[in-house]
Amino acid sequence: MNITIITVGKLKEKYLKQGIDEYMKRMSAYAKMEIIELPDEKAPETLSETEMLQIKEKEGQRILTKVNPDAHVIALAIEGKMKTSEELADTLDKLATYGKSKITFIIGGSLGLSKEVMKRADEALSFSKMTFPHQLMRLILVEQVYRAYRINRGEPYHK
Ligand SMILES: C[S@@+](CC[C@H](N)C(=O)[O-])C[C@H]1O[C@@H](n2cnc3c(N)ncnc32)[C@H](O)[C@@H]1O
Repeated sequence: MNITIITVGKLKEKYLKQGIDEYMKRMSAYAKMEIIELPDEKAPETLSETEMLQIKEKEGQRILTKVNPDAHVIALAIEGKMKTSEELADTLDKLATYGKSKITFIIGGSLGLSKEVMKRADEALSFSKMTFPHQLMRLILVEQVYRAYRINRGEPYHK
């Protein structure tokens, strides 16, 4: 299975980079995983609704150019569906069973994801009602995908 994570905005924090690298290394035993990091739109502190929409749309267009037409797309969104780790594992397992070999997760920038990206998404996944910074979200996602693979293989994992 090929897992792609598309993200908007730079990963700046060294401690997060180290954590992500560690899980990417562990994931290599199970699936091919790549991260596509796209630049965010520069934005002033205060923005009008229209300006916010324009920025999200620009970032969204950039995201959509990187989405493979055959990919099953999972957009990360606070208002998406919450799942347990076992349910996420089951989703990935079923997709593999149905022959979906490309899974793309999308993490938005500081303003979130555009309507067009949400329309392209096959599902929206929420990690809670809380807002996480996109850099931290990346680490949480790679750990949960790794956990999902361990669950599906019946391998031990710290509860
Ligand atoms: C800083 S957040 C954006 C917050 C923005 N106000 C919004 O409502 O989407 C950056 C990205 O991280 C992801 N994210 C943050 N918290 C999340 C959560 N609890 N569940 C799922 N995704 C989350 C989303 O992809 C979001 O676009």
